[in-house]
Formats: sequence, structure tokens, C-alpha cells
Amino acid sequence: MKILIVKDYDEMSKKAANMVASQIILKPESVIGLATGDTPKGMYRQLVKLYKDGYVDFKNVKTFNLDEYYGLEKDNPQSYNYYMMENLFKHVNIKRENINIPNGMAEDLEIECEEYEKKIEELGGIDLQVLGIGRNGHIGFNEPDLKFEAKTHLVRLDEDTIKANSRFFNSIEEVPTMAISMGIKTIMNARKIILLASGKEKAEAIYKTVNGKITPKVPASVLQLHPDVTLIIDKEAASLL
Ligand SMILES: O=P(O)(O)OC[C@H]1O[C@](O)(CO)[C@@H](O)[C@@H]1O
Repeated sequence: MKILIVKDYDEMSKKAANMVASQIILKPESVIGLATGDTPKGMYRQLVKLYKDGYVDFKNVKTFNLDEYYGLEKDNPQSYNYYMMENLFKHVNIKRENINIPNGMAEDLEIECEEYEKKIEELGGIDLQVLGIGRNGHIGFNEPDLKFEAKTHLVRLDEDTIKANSRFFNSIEEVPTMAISMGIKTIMNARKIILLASGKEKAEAIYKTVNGKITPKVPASVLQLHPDVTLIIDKEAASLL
């Protein structure tokens, strides 16, 4: 596990964007795994800038998002689909058919999850996966659990996650309680992983990710077993290391 400690959110965002851009420059048809939440917003802003300045081309890039809320339409402003359009996709030249985000409105969720996995495999697997981290150590929507869930699956969200994410909704009652998420194996199969974290409230989760026991109770701890993972974290997130 490589750990890059940077000054602040801005530097974290720039470093992360540069890593994604280098991946795309080296392999223009890269398959990139993407995350949502507040943390990667700055990285997306930087990527849009790199695109507009002509350094990176999304023409042949394929993307898979980690997760999506269950029960939200794509055009719902709280959906991760909407988030991705607003923060990245509508600003760059990615082809709509190359964008993959779980469909939270799928009639048959089991088939939706299976097909999501199949599509990742068909495209040759994920070259670079971007991750954020929840305060409870979740990655994607893989919540602390008794076992690691391997593949894309339906999850029931933790109280802590619902509370944390209620800041994006009008009230806590509006936060969906279920989501579709890539599994731990799906994430671990990515050839390269970068995990971003900023702020004091992530410090404990980062400490456990790096120094803790590998346990499904801290889903991100499994990253200790990945051969190519880089943590890009600011001083505050690194404060307990
Ligand atoms: O970046 P934030 O908003 O702190 O969220 C952390 C994590 O929580 C999620 O938003 C899901 O709750 C993830 O997508 C993200 O990685």
C-alpha cells in the first residue's frame, strides 16, 4: 500500500486527477471505476480542466461506477447517475454508451447485478478504480459486515451512512435505505486502485485501513491485500497514522 500524504483537499484532488489522466494517456481505451460522494468532486473538476486544456481525451474511455441508490430514477438530482453527469460526464467527450452505472430502478435486481459484473469482465476488467471511504470504513456501499460480499449486490445501508448522506437530501427520511454496489471482489479485481480521503472525520477509518486487522467490519482494510493501491490523503485524514 502506497500512502501519499498531501497538504489539503485541493492537492489531493490534483494528484488524483493527474493519476487518472496518466492512466488514460497511457491507455486511451482504459476502463475506469468511479466513485461519488463529496470527496472526488475536486478530482472531477480537475479532470474537466485537463480535458478542456487538451491533455486528456475521454473518447474511448469506459467507466463503471461503484454504486447507485435503489429506487431513484436516473434523473433524480440525488441519484449518482445525475451526480456523474453534473460533475464529469456532461463536461467531457465520453460516449454515453461507454458509461456504466448500476440501474437503481431495475425490475430484476439480481439480473441487474449479474449483468453489471458480466459487462466489467467483457470489457477486460477495471484498469483503475477510484475510491472514497466512509467514516465507518465502507468502500462503494460495502458496509461493515460479518463477511466480505464478493460481487455486485443489493445492500442495506448503515445508519451511520444514512446519517452522513442525509446532508445531500432535504430530510433523513428521504435517504434511500438500499443501494446496488460493486462487491469487494469486484473492487479488488481492479488492476490499480486509488483511495482518496480528506478531513479529520476520515482519520480513524484511514488508520484502520492502513494499520488495522483485515476484517469485513472495516471493509477498506481488505485493500492491504491489493498489490497496487495508493492512498491519496490530506494531512487531516492522515493525522492518526
Ligand atoms: O466522500 P464522502 O461524501 O465523504 O463519502 C464517502 C463515501 O461515501 C459514499 O458517498 C457512500 O456513502 C461513497 O460513495 C463515498 O466513497
